[in-house]
Amino acid sequence: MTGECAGPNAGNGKFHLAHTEGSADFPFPQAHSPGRLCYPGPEGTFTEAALRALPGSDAYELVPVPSIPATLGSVRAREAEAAFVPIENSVEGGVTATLDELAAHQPLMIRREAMQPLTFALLVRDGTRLEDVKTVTGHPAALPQVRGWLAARLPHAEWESAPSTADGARLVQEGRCDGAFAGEFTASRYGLAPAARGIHEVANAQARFVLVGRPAPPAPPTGRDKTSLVVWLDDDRPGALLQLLQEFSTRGVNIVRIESRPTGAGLGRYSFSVDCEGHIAERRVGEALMGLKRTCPKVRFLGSYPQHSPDPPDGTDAGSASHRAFAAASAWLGACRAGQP
Ligand SMILES: O=C(O)C(=O)Cc1ccccc1
Repeated sequence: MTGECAGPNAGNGKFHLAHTEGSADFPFPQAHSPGRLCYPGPEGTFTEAALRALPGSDAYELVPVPSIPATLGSVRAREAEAAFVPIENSVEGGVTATLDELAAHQPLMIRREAMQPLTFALLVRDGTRLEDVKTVTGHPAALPQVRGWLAARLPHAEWESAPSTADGARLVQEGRCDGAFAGEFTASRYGLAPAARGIHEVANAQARFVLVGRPAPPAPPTGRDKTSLVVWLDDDRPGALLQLLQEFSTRGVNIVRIESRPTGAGLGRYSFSVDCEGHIAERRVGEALMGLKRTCPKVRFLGSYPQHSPDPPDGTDAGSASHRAFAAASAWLGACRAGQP
């Protein structure tokens, strides 16, 4: 199956909807044996937990790398088949290091997304009582989830940010901090024990992660897909953002995330990181992308991949309803063209 592709990664303008070599779960051509999936470390983070939960990841060597840019860089350098990185969380929004790295340098493509619940435990050294905890640490993304609990239970504790939840646990292990907010699963890896569990301000808070590889044909549409893009606007043209939105809305394509990021070219210069429902192989998504390509100075296609969300009961989701409406309108147009209005 082939289709038209308007994105800059389209090569000759055609893409083939077939799996490349490798397993159906991870269609990455493997330069290493076993294949390598890298992630921002250290071990014991939410990121590692989400990666281990991803079906098929157990066939790969999972390699912790010091930072998000270095993780994505190792895929560009062919040191790993793919990278698994956080891209947003429902409490704090986008992970800017990931958004900016995907927008810059050589193109990469998202192959899959995954979610991980963000519920925290307070991890302490064995024998530490809650009233002994004077200093606490964690990844900055933990703070909005634990702030209320801290105010109620440890109002005088001092907070110190750590690069990751696992780095926080290590600070506690080394005796440099009394308590770390991390996943409960982190405790055993650092010889710690949970002094409190299930800490969260917002129920159902989640982090979203993406599996990213070098450019390759997207997996075939599943009927519940997502497409990610970065779009640069002509900042001096009034209505440029409205036009971007209209490329989607007039075709009934639902935007599920849009975030502006500074381009670095000066104040007021932004790119937009966009996720929409649908697959580039679908006509209306392809047409929306073509519309953007015609009217915007630069568009980067970041991939079409299956949506993580569990299937809703048949026919109840807005995505498939608008898909059916577009298909019906398209059939009607065909009939008009055939002289059978
Ligand atoms: O620090 C961690 O455990 C990470 O994996 C980074 C992170 C933290 C919070 C949400 C998503 C990712």
